[in-house]
Amino acid sequence: MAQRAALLIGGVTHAQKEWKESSQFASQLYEYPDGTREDFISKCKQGVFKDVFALYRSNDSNKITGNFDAELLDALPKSLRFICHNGAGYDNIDIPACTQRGILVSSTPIAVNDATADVAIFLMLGALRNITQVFDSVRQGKWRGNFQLGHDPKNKVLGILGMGGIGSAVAHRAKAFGMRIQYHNRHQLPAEEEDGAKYVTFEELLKTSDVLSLNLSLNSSTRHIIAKPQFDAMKDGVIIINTARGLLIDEAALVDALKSRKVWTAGLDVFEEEPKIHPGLLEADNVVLLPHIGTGTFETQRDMELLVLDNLKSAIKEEKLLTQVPEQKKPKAHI
Ligand SMILES: NC(=O)c1ccc[n+]([C@@H]2O[C@H](COP(=O)([O-])OP(=O)(O)OC[C@H]3O[C@@H](n4cnc5c(N)ncnc54)[C@H](O)[C@@H]3O)[C@@H](O)[C@H]2O)c1
Repeated sequence: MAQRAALLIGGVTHAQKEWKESSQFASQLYEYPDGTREDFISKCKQGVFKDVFALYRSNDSNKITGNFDAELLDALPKSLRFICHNGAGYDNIDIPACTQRGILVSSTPIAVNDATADVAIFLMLGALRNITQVFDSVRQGKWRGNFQLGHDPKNKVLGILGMGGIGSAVAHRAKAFGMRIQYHNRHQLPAEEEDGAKYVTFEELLKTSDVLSLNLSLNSSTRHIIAKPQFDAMKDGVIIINTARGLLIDEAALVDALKSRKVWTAGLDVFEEEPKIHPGLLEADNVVLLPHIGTGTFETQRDMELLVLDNLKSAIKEEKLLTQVPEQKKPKAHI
């Protein structure tokens, strides 16, 4: 068999042992723990990562290499066939350019579902109670401060935009709170996967949801899918939850909608220009903010690392990926 080396960009924290064990099937293990995009590209061009067949990268390691765009893909060793990415979102990888170069890409769906859905529910409950005001006042020694009554989730209509892995996990949890679930997806799910949720058009979802949770992926057609015209179409006093990607929402329009109380409150884990947050959001007391910690638990981080390493193993041993990104697979009716 030809030499098949593996390259780790950035680090592995919870599955170090399993990464080292990859030497049982990889001809060599390279590591590029830190550095700059220029240095990485230059090392690639010098042939430092000879025979690399599959590599491990992550959303975290993006700060080392920058986006996996056409420029970077051109510099990667010609032997590279697989990119095993740690992250459910992979908008920092140019998938069409990978496909054109014959490079297959995997991500980490499923492993992220529970932890991210938990954060969506945490944000939703926080937003329903407008919790930021009282969090601030109690710490400032003002007890309840300017406390105002919140809302129960029970009997509210939760609209889910993007009913994939995380969206379905949010729906499952929200049902336990007595919420009525409706969703919009590119295609309606088979009845057994809907679990009682109602499929509606995008316009209907905007018009009739009490709480709107964004759970769709970011791409050129979903960028700013929620902007001023969409806010205008929503119910007065709607609640917005975003654990997917910041660029799905026009943040300036959200700030205006929060100010006018068109949007009563919002709960956000993701932002347009992370780690920068729009000053209007930092000033608003009717928004719950988290610094993109959706998958931030020991258990989920380890599960994600193990899934990437399983993909790496399958790539090197069988030349196929376990969780290849859907854009590179034959279209499935419901994704
Ligand atoms: N906050 C975090 O830490 C965190 C963690 C994991 C994932 N994410 C983000 O959450 C997103 C969803 O993750 P997932 O694992 O559930 O992905 P998924 O691929 O399982 O689901 C995405 C769903 O969005 C739907 N969709 C795509 N375009 C749409 C459109 N224009 N209109 C309606 N629906 C559309 C797809 O059909 C799919 O059902 C990821 O893309 C990622 O960016 C964030």
